[in-house]
Amino acid sequence: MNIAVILAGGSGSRVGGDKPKQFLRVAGKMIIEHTIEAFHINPRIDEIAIVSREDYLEEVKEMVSNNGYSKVKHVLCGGKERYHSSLAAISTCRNNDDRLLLHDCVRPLVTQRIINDCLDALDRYEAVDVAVPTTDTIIETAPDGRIVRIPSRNSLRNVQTPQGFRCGTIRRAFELALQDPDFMPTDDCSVVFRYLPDTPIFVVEGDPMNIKVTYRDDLKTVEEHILGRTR
Ligand SMILES: Nc1ccn([C@@H]2O[C@H](COP(=O)(O)OP(=O)(O)OP(=O)(O)O)[C@@H](O)[C@H]2O)c(=O)n1
Ligand SMILES: C[C@](O)(CO)[C@H](O)COP(=O)(O)O
Repeated sequence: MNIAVILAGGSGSRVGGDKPKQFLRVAGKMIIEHTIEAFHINPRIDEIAIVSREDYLEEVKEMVSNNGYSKVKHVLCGGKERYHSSLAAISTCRNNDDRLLLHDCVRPLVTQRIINDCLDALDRYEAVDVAVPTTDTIIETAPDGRIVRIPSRNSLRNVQTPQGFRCGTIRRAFELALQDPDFMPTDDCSVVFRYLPDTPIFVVEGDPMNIKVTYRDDLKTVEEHILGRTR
């Protein structure tokens, strides 16, 4: 079974506005609707789970019903940190062989090519990331602001989502991670990377347009891209 998980539990303080950014309207629909549709229209996706903020659960359920998103089988309550929201979805997975694609709700421009490449890679790997080559030079700084390292750009990648896993693998990685008092991941692949170091993680080529809506101007970029696609 191929299950897409839409992580929609954040607040998006940098975008501002009276609603979390995933509920803002762009090109006629809420960002969360564009994102769900990317997975809903893919014939290889069997089920979708949405992880929402508690105060938006009813709105999400109503939106799912109004749109007839029949693949959505779970609308779950997320947690304080992103990884709490990932865990809420992982804990509903019944079969260790199921494939989970964990995706940021605020990446509505994810492509069918990326989704399909992740599913294909999960035939061969237990964990799959999505990334694009870094175009800026990246520096590492010390607390006093001085540069301490300039890694070679050739091997650096910017990480996107979805990130795919066999359910048993990501569950085991989280079980180990939760025993670590310093555990504070910013994505799901880093949980496997750190706590199951013998598990290879394959990297699928991402897309520069698969942006994470972070700032207000990103809404314009998403709108122009969606309108350009439908013209
Ligand atoms: N506890 C959380 C935090 C985040 N997310 C999800 O992770 C992505 C990013 O969330 P958000 O915190 O809103 O994005 P940031 O850009 O990090 O927001 P901010 O501007 O507040 O830093 C979104 O798909 C969001 O719904 C989640 O499911 N549960
Ligand atoms: C998972 C992610 O999109 C990879 O780049 C990113 O780490 C999510 O960060 P956020 O601050 O939770 O949006």
